[in-house]
Amino acid sequence: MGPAGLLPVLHRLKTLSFKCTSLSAAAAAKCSSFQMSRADLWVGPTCTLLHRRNITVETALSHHGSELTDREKRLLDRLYNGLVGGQRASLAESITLVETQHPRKKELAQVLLQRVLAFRQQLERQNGGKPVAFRVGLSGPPGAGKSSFIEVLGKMLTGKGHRVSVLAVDPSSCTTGGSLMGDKTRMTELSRDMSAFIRPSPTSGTLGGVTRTTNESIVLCEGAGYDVVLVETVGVGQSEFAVADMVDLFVLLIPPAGGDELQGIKRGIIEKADLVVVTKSDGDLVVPARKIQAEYTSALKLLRKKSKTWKPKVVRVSSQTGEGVPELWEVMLQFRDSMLACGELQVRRREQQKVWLWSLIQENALQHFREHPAVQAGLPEMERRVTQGDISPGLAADLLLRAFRSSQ
Ligand SMILES: Nc1nc2c(ncn2[C@@H]2O[C@H](COP(=O)(O)OP(=O)(O)OP(=O)(O)O)[C@@H](O)[C@H]2O)c(=O)[nH]1
Repeated sequence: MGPAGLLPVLHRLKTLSFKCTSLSAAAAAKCSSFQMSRADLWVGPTCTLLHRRNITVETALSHHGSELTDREKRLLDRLYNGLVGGQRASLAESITLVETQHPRKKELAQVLLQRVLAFRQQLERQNGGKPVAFRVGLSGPPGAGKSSFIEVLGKMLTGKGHRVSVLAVDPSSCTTGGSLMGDKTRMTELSRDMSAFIRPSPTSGTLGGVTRTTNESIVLCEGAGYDVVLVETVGVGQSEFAVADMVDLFVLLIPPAGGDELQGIKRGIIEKADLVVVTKSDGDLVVPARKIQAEYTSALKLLRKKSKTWKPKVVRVSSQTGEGVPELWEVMLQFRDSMLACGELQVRRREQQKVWLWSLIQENALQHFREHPAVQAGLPEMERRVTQGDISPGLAADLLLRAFRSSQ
């Protein structure tokens, strides 16, 4: 097998194929001869072209499938059956498979994911087309009280009969190999709860890699029957923007402290927030918490609106006393219901899929370019001449791209 992921298959197929869950009527009519044996594996909207080339998701996956050894088939069947049966151990093992850097296992992960996606679509159809899970992103600076809050919210939700999964995106694990979030014991009670599943961030890889894994883990959690998926990140680097782009509701947690501690909170991320939660609103901290709540309420009025339907709210909670947590969940449900009713939530999910697709293309295409022999041969010389000021970066880029294209 060639380079990582689905790329080898896509190269063999000479084009990209992608899954289209919601074909327009026109596109569907155009593709009428294109229906596959499994209705849930439609491909469009460039389906005419793809059809001519006999390129479908099914072809791609059966290509993997035909190469599966008996052992691999047994592994995938065991994981799939365990996962859709709601077994935590199978979910954990499936996530390990999508986290792997091993090229062959990456392909197996894609086969598994495609099966789980088809299963999830089936569940969504049974659910009247509505999403089977509510995806909530939670971000905030270190020490904001995220894990304490998730513990309390998670316990309350499992008490109400929900199944809750918690996934972490930890940017520190990408750069230092250490972890801001993972080194201490977090959410001890929730981790013992049989209706909860907690997964720390992968301990290696780029943010792009961790994001991909988290996106794929969300699919697996939903397939395993978790109806609330919480994605947590610490407000460092770009990870909070990545999380905001993978959830239905994005929550920013702010501690009741002023000055320097809040300096790190980026304006851009406040714009992304659907809800701002001021934490630790208890004891002596109630007064500063109210002050922060008022400040953020005014600040949010000045910011660009993210949604036509929803006005971001600022609420106060205490994980220590539990005050405000049930009310906050009610606000979260109001958000979900109003966004679903007007269709914005579905649009947001579709847009997120596109953002995800393009970030994967970008990452893979750039890697392919960098690893290309013609580029590797010419790059040192081009870099040298650009840094010496002999040629412009624009011309050097053109030359390298030309070398890349001509040897394709
Ligand atoms: N008074 C009060 N303290 C709290 C509350 N929630 C959390 N804390 C304290 O705040 C500190 C940080 O809480 P965590 O929940 O670990 O915060 P975090 O955002 O997960 O922190 P990182 O794991 O570093 O990202 C701990 O000492 C908690 O005991 C609260 O509701 N009230």
